[in-house]
Amino acid sequence: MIEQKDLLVSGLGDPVHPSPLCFESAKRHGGRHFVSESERVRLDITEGGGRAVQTPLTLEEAGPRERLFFDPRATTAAIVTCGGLSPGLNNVIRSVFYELSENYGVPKVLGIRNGYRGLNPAVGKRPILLNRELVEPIDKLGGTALGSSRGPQDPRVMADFIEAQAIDILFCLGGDGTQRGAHDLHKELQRREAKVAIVGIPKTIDNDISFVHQSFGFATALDKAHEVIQAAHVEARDAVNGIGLVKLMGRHAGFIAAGASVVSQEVNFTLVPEIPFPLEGKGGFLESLEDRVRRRGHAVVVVAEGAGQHLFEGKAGERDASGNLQHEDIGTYLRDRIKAHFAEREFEMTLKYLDPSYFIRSVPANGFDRFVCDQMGRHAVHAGMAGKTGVMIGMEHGHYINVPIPAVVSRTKTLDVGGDLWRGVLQVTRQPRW
Ligand SMILES: Nc1ncnc2c1ncn2[C@@H]1O[C@H](COP(=O)(O)OP(=O)(O)OP(=O)(O)O)[C@@H](O)[C@H]1O
Ligand SMILES: O=P(O)(O)OC[C@H]1O[C@](O)(CO)[C@@H](O)[C@@H]1O
Repeated sequence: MIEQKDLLVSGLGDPVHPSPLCFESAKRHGGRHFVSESERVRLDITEGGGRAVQTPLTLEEAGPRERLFFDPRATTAAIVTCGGLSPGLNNVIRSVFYELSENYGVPKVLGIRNGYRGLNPAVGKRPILLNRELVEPIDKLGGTALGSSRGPQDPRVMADFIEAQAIDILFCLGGDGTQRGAHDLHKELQRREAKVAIVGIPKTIDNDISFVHQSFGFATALDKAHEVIQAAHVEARDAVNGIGLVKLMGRHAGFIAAGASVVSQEVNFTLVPEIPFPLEGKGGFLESLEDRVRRRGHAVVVVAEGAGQHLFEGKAGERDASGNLQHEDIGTYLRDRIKAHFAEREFEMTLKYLDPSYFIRSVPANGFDRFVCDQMGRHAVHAGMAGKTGVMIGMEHGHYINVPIPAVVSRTKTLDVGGDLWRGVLQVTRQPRW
C-alpha cells in the first residue's frame, strides 16, 4: 500500500557541498533551472480495502541545486538500462556521463551490463568504466551500449554489489518494471541506512508511464510507424479493394497507434487496448471495414499489440521473464479474420499485413527525442548529486520534475478516450464510436 510519506521526494541527508555549477549564469537565463517550483496534482491511490482515494501530491521541479549531498570529486556513479529497447537510451547514457564527469567533475562513472542482471555478479558481466572515448559516439546508434535484460534479481544481492563497488548514485533507465525494481532496491538500501541515491529515468516507446507527458523514444517511434503506415496506404490504394493492416507496439496503452494514425492522416481504423471493439455484427469492425472498402476502394487499419484482447478471453497468455503478460497476436488474428470475412462474402480483396514492431524501437533517436534525452539525463544527475533518492525524472506541464517512484508506479498511463489525441484519431479515421 502506498503511504502518504511515500509521496514525498526522499533525500539522503543535508546537502552540504557547494555545487560547481555556475548559478549566476542560470539566473541570467530566468533562473528556471534551480528555483524549485511545486504544484498540486491529484493522484489515485488504492488503499487497504481497494478504495481509490484522491491525494494531493506536491511535485518538485527538477534542476540543479546550490548545495549537493555528494562531494563530486569523491563520487562514484553507475548507469543501468533495463527492459525493452527504446530510441534514445544511448543519448541518455551520454548525457548522464557528460553532466557527471564534465560539469560536476565526478571521476568514476560505471556502465552496468545487461540491466539488473549486471548487478548480480553470479549471473552478470562486470561493469565497464565509462570514458569519453567510449561514450562520445554512441548517440548516433540505436539500442543501448550497456545492453539490457528482463527478469528479476534479488534486491539484497544488488544492494550488496552496489555497496561492494562503492556506488553512490545509480541511474535506472527503464519502463514501469524497471522503476518498480528501482524502488525495491531503494527500500533495501534504506533499510541498511546506505547513503546511495537511486534515480529513475523513464524509458518507453509505449508512453505509458505516469507523470511523463511524453517519454523519450515515443516521437521517434511515431516517425518510424508513420513510414510503415504510408507504405500500407500506398499498397492498399493501388490494389483492387486493398487493405493495409499495420500492427504496432503498445501493451497496455494505444499511444503509438493513436499518435501514428494522427501523424499519418491516412488511417481508417485505429484499434487500441483502451477501447474493446465488436468484431462481428452490424456496426462491428469487420462490417465497417467492408463498408469502407466498398465505398472508397481501399482502407488502412492500425492495431495496437494490446488491442482486442477481449476476443481471446479464456486463453491463458504466457509471461516473459519479467512477468509481463504476452498478448495473443491480434495482428495475425485480425489478418485471418478479415480474409475469412471477405472470402465468405465472395468480395475480392487484397490484404497487405505489416508488423514493424522492433523496427520502430531499435533505431537511433530523432531530433526531438535527442533533445528530451539530453535534458532528462542532466536532470537525473542534478537530482542524484543533491542526494534525492527513490525518485524518477518526470515531465508535466512543460516542467521536468522529481517524482517519488511509488507515485509513478501507482498507476499506468493510458489513453484518455475523451481527450484531444483520441478526438484527433476519431476525426482522422471517422471510425464508429465503439
Ligand atoms: N514488480 C517488479 N518489482 C521489482 N522488479 C521488477 C518488477 N517488474 C519488473 N522488474 C524488473 O525490472 C526490469 C525491467 O522490467 P521489464 O522487463 O518489465 O521492463 P520495463 O522496465 O517495464 O520496460 P518495458 O516498457 O520495455 O517493458 C527487469 O529486470 C525486471 O525483473
Ligand atoms: O519483445 P520484447 O522485448 O519483450 O518487447 C515487447 C514489448 O516491449 C514494449 O515495446 C515495451 O517496451 C511493449 O510494447 C512490447 O510488448
